[in-house]
Amino acid sequence: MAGLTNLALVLGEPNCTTSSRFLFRSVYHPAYRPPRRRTGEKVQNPTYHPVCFNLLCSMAEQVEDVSTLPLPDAFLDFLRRNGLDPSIYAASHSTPRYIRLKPGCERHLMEIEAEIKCKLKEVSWLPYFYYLSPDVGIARTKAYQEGKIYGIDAASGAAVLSLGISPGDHVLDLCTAPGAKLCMILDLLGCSGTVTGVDVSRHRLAACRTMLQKYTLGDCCRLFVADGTTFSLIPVRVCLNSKSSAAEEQLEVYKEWTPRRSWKERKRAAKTRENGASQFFSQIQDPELIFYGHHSGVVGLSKCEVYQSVNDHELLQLGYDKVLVDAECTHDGSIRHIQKFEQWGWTTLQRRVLDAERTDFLTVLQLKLLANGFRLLKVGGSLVYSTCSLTLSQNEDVVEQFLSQNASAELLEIDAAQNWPCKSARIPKTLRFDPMTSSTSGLFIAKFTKLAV
Ligand SMILES: C[S@@+](CC[C@H](N)C(=O)[O-])C[C@H]1O[C@@H](n2cnc3c(N)ncnc32)[C@H](O)[C@@H]1O
Repeated sequence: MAGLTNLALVLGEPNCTTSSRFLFRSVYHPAYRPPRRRTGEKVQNPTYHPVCFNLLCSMAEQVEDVSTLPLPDAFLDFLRRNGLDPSIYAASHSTPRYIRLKPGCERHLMEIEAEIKCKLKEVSWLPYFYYLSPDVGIARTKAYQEGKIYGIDAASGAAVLSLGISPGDHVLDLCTAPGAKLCMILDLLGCSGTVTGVDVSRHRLAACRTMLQKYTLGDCCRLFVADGTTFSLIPVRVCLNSKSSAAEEQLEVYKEWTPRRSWKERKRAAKTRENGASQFFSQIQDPELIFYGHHSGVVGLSKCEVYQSVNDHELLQLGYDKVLVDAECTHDGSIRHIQKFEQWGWTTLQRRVLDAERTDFLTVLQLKLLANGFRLLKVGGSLVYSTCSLTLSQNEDVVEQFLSQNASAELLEIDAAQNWPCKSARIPKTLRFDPMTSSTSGLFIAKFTKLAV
């Protein structure tokens, strides 16, 4: 508390109030945005003298070191019920931040270090990953803006590596936004294969699209706003033969993607959204294509070809090579996420994390996402199911239920995990990254393959 009071004094605020915490955090973490003001609440805009910056950073670090979160009883109960240790939520300073260097940018490392004024330490167990000191902001750096580095937790990187992506793979990322794992998948694929990103949230997927464009990573990617529990479109490789026929038959085909849609196209898209399905899309449910790269396979195809679906039997051959189901969850494994409820209000946590109806809804959703992701996987392909929850109900219980309902599903050992700082979970072959021992955000990972039965 002493650190916080001193900091408040530097800021000209004698009382150590919640608002002073917001003030220093907005300096300390450049990416931090203060919560929206409630009506009538007065928040003054602080002005900072640049010389204070370093002092503020080091003081803020001290404050973070000594801070403990006043976790509400309901959350403590939730943790107890799930056998989780509450002390992990008081230890934000011990969970480092990570960045991934875009492959091919190794030669720029010294330049990047000079720009962020900090030596980057490599993560020994994860290629292209570096620890980032908590007081180093990257959002405004040239390296970040040019897409040479991006922020992604090391455990998330491990989930992507678990997929075992090979050049030429057709990958489905069923809950893709905001897209950190999608970026890494695209990085690993290079310029071969395709990635189909799906998310039910339009605004989150739009942010994901912006990120792909900024990092120039979207060449092999297409993005659909769609419900991952019913999404049914196959990878574009199976449409390639019909490419020329579409052109020959002079059907309306997808041209190069342009962020500026014509008035006619925007009107048609809005109408499609309004009606659920336009005449043109009447044969499909409601996936909306909001981005496609030059080599995503979409350019030159007719809409019927992109939106063709096949039956479950055909999917066994024509499905995706790799599927990632990074399912929506309570996010309780993300310490930083839980800490944000200090500002958002613990009642919001009650509603979003602890509410029994919400958690029941989530476990049903997770099972449905996993089942549909698996349906879209071809025989011999691999699927990774991950959540950033540490609870049994959203992880092991979902996996057990899924296995009991899918005879062709088999759990796979994650070979790459031998040197990872994770633990075996309750079910053999499944893994848990735990903030206390892994120095990463919490993550559960299970890998499956599809057998020919
Ligand atoms: C844990 S986040 C995914 C994080 C992402 N994979 C990444 O690495 O940045 C879960 C995502 O699932 C999405 N989601 C929730 N329900 C969904 C559904 N029924 N179908 C598809 N996406 C869904 C949410 O909008 C959210 O963006």
